Amino acid sequence: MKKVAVIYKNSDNQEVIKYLKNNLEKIFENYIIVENHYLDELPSNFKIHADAYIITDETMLYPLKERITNYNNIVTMYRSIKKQKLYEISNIPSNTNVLIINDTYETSVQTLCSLYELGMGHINLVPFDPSDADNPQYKDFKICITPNEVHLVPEYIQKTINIGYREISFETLMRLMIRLELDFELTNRNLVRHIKSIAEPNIYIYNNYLNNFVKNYVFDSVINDSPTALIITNEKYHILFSNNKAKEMFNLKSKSAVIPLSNIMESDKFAEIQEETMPKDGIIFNGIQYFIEKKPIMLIDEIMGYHIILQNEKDIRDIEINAKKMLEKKGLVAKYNFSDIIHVSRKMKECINTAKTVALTDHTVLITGESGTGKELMAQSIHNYSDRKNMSFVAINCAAIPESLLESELFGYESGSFTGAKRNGKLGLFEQANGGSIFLDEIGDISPNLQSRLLRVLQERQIMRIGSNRMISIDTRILAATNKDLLSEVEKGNFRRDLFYRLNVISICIEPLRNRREDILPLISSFLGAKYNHLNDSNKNLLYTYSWPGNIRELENTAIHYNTLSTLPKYLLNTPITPLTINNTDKPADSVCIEMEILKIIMENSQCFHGIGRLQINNYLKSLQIKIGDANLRNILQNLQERDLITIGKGRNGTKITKLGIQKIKYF
Ligand SMILES: Nc1ncnc2c1ncn2[C@@H]1O[C@H](COP(=O)(O)OP(=O)(O)OP(=O)(O)O)[C@@H](O)[C@H]1O
Repeated sequence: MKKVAVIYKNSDNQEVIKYLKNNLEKIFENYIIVENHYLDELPSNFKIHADAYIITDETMLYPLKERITNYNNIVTMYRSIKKQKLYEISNIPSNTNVLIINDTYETSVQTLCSLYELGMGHINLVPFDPSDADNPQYKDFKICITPNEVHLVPEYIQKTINIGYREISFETLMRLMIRLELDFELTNRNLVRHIKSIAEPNIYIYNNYLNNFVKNYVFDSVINDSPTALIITNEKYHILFSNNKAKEMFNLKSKSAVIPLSNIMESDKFAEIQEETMPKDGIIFNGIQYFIEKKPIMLIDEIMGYHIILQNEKDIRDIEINAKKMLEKKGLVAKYNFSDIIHVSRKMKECINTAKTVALTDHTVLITGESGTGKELMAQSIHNYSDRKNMSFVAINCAAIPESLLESELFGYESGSFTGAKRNGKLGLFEQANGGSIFLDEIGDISPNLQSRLLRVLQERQIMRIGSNRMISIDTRILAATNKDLLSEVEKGNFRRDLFYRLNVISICIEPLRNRREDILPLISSFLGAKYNHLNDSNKNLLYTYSWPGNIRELENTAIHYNTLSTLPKYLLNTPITPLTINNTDKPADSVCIEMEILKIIMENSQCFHGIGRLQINNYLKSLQIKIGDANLRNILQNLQERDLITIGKGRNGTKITKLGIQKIKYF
């Protein structure tokens, strides 16, 4: 604990003396002890021993010369006033005569000077002398300002502004801290709280201090508490700074002096760190493998030190998880992966293969397909398969937001650029997605004005906020989607041709569900879970043959309906079975599809008199990549016969399709 001696001229104003002592102790907590002394009461030859001395007036320096042990550690106490009171004073009309009343003429002058220093030059301040209180020249004053000396205010004063006891100024406190070599970290918070409430004439130092406080705070929370070990050394590899993780790893004391890096690690490891390139496989400390990154700290072309980062695999994983969590909190993540896209159809497989290849590049992708086919699912999967997976994924539906708003959402704006704009401006989605991907859904619906702004972004990879004339470079991967036929929109003049070609670098077209029916039952099975087994064949037939204009979204709703009410929606049950127009060659995934394939094979390969044999049917199935085994096939054929869809002849007669079977295919 450090000792601070506060020396006053006399002990007259005990209230103020007590107030200031309290103030100091509140700010510096247990790090200092305050002792008050009064110049006019010091016994002769008495010397004051302390780590720092505070005097209230520079004229005290001379009489104190022989009294104090360390003449260099003297700080003059300057005082300031509460900000709130200053606002009140600044509201006094210009050129008003105002009396400044303090306990002595000198302190009145001091208060007056503080007020002028704080910029209150618009009023005429006159110091009051309590020992000459009856002086007729004071009688014309109507307003006075006093630091808590209300009892001295003469009766003729109509308005008194009591500014309370004056506070110890920020500059005084800073000087004291330096003299006492106090750790700034320990007292920073109290000091910031104190100075935020007082007015400060030296606004430059004051702001600088507050800015540094913020910087240090960030430094502390980001660097000191980082899960990565960080060490900063001078050019001789003597440690100047180590964060908490590094301290823990190398057992460094929190306030250790500058120690050589070679003291805390084995010589062969230190030798490796001194090399220009770090070992690829890292270095083992305490049985754990660490990857090391070393960067020189340069001053022009001279190395001043090194910045060394040590990370083990778990740290790296933790960092990734933390970053992901942060993005999740902000809703800036892509949830889905390719493995979430349920499919068996060849069409979808081809789509996913293309998407996986393009995901590894930075090309713009245009995903087309009817509504509800899974375009956003595809976009999210592309993002999560790409190198940008740990960065943000920002999705916006361009059709759902009015044009004026969409522009500011996408590009952001500078402060005060339009009425209603937020005071601090706003970060646009392109900037938010920097390093990651932006998904522009329903791109076919954007206005001509936005089309041309977007074209510029695609061409220059730069954006300009609304109300700004500064270009900001962005590294955002663009994924766009539309359910419109963009080319025909181009022909109609609704969509810019140049933008179409910029977007359509790689296009992925997701077929509607009715064009890849093999996916229907696997999808419904995944949505229904165990309840899928409750569906009877005619239900499955219905699902399989329905045209699904709402695609997978509609199928999802149907699954919810069935799960809740154990029946398919009425509109579906009442839908007449429509004949299919698609020539479907994909591998069926479910018994219904397999049955249909078998029926088709029988129909196409049985002549009027000769049917087809089981072996032949199986060979055809194998050529379609359907492997079901002979026993299975026999059961299916048996079942089809029981339903009068086929006849199984004996011997060479083979299996033939019935009229009913042909009808079934026709309407399937
Ligand atoms: N193959 C699939 N497997 C599983 N779920 C899917 C599949 N395709 C789509 N979905 C689901 O269907 C719903 C609609 O998908 P999504 O929103 O990606 O479609 P979209 O084409 O972007 O629709 P819109 O054009 O209306 O924006 C989502 O809940 C999605 O998870």
